[in-house]
Amino acid sequence: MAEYNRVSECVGLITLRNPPVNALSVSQGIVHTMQRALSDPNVKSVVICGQNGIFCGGADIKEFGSNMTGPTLIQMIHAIESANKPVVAAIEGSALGGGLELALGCHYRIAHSKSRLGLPEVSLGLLPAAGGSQRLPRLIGVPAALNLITTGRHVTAAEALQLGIVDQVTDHNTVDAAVKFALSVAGRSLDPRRISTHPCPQQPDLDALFEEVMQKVRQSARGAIAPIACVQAVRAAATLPYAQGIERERELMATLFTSGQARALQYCFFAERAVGRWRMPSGARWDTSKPRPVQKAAVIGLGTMGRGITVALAQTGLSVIAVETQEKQLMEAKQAISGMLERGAKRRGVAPALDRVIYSQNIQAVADVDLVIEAVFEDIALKTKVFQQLSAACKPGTLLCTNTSALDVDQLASETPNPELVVGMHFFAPAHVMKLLEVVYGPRSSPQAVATAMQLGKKMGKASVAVGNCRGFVGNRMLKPYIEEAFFLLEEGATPELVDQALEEFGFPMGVFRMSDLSGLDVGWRVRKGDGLVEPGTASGRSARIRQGRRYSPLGDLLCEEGRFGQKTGRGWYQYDKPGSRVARSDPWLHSFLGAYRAQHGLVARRIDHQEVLERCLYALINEGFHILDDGIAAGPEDIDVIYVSGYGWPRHCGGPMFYANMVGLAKVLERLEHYQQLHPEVPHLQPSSLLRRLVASGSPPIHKWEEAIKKLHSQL
Ligand SMILES: CCC/C=C/C(=O)SCCNC(=O)CCNC(=O)[C@H](O)C(C)(C)COP(=O)([O-])OP(=O)([O-])OC[C@H]1O[C@@H](n2cnc3c(N)ncnc32)[C@H](O)[C@@H]1OP(=O)([O-])[O-]
Repeated sequence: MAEYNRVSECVGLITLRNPPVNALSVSQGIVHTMQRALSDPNVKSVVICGQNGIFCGGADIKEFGSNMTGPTLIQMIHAIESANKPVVAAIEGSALGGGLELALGCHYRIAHSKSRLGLPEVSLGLLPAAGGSQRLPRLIGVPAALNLITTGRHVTAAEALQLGIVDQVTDHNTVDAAVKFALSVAGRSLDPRRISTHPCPQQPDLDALFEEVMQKVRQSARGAIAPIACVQAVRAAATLPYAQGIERERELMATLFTSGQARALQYCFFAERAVGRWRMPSGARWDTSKPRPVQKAAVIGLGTMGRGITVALAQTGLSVIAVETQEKQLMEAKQAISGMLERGAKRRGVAPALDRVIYSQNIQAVADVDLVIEAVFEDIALKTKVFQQLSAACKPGTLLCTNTSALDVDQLASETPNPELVVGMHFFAPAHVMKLLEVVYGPRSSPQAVATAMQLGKKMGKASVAVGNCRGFVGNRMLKPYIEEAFFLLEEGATPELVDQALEEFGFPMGVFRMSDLSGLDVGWRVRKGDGLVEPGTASGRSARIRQGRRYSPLGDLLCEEGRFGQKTGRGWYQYDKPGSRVARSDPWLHSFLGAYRAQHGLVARRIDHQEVLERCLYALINEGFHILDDGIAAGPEDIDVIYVSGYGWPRHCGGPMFYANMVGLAKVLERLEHYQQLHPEVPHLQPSSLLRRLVASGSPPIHKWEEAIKKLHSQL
């Protein structure tokens, strides 16, 4: 897995070979090739590079389940650092995790200008435990090392040079530059180049710095343990001799390595890649469906969503026709989009893509685009009309996408002469920022249409997940029982504060009620009205809380009737200093309103604890996830988990709802659902899904075996 050659007569060239990213495997022959280079009297210096334009993507994450690779890596890196001939890392593509740690063990580092470097172990629930947490602070100082190690962010070669991580950046052939460099440093003293022998650069008031960073990390970690261990490891580098620091690094790593959080985060890493290998129930798949090229796109409707989508498309490098029929709104949108493009470009240090967007009031302007994303108001009649106009205006073969969060994609498709060209692209607001994209296919969507939308989503940097068409698709469909349970808990005695606190401690950035205040209570109210669920008035008693044959809580409707729409009106489940303000404060009015409501409906408040909040909200959501898998709306649990982690704030270190269910134990989830269902028989979403029952009956297979088990269970039906 490592190849050895002699080049320029006296340079030993070690090439890492382990496609696709030259991950460091325990069996790797680096030590062996290094020994060859060191024992060859003709070799004066050594260069380490990676094949296929990538230095090294780090330790092999796939091996983590079976082997602890840490000590082997540490020994290997130590052997490199203590070599008596200069070793130069030639960094192309990526040097990440163990890859960068390996480079830090080298005496010099030469990087290509397009390469990226980082210690992303924290995002896998780990820390840089091949000496990285001890060498990086010694090389670049404690504050910069803390930033890189606790965030896991990748830096460009230019930033790496500025920080002092690399010695030289080249625009040319990196291996050639490294060989030249290696020849120039042959024979020089290596002592000053052995990072582990340096003390950390002096830092005034170290205690205060660590306290401040720890506080910040605890706040943003939302319960994740790895960022905290990362701070502790860097503290060891700053305060202990190297040998003791390494020992501390090892101890901290040992606690992380086998943790559930590390397993969850590593699962997320692979799940995010797995969703790109989409497949449809028809048998169509990612590897047999060729996407169409998309160079020019159009966005119809320039409200909040349309503006964000336009920005995201332009930033991806596409030409965009942005259509809004009302002149005033078009002008406002143009100003807003230009502003977003300018701010985004400033952040990324590039020129704004203003001239990629052409604005028009006329839908005919879409005549020569390859793909249209319709983002008009959520009204089926309006969307149908727009789709009919688009079908007439576009050139043959143009893909028609609808950005809807709730409407029926199949119905829209059936209104066009070419339903195979129609898919849903469910973006999340703000669309140029949020990572998630649900690509919704109907029974008539062609595999090529799905492939094209998925490829465009990937280009836009979105976590794109292909899902079947149903009410709410995957994300919102699962959110419904979660929100309903939160409402029921209020009726039974909880407060918004209690429910939100439990969910935020679990790791959501916001609980149900703070989230509802942010997005606006009127949104759900409109949907419930559309569903015929809202009955104005003050009916009381149990029957007033049963609608369409199931338990219903009118609490949200009652707040809307009071004009309490959330942050935008300054009142909702909480109160705010003024409309638009973001700081939620407990509202005594709301508490007495809840008291009066319970009295009116004959409900007696009881004490509700965090565990019940979590079980009822989360297990109801997970249960819906099992229904979705059973219905074939999502191809596998990874699809659901990626949707929840990238779009709904599910804490990544808990892996997503389905992974979480697997961790908790399917039998336990089933038992708790049965328990709550018995207490609340009028709540259908607490009725355990038959798939969950069948999985438990078949011995609760681990999550990576669910798909196989589901197929088997379906074939037995
Ligand atoms: C113990 C001591 C301490 C050390 C700890 C570590 O080093 S922890 C590690 C710290 N390192 C990291 O966290 C870096 C993680 N990796 C990355 O960030 C990116 O993969 C990349 C930037 C290297 C390349 O991006 P890109 O968009 O060009 O490509 P892509 O992302 O699509 O990946 C292509 C394929 O390679 C696979 N694969 C990738 N890396 C690993 C790996 N380390 N292992 C195994 N497999 C890996 C990936 O699954 C995918 O497989 P698939 O789906 O085709 O079967």
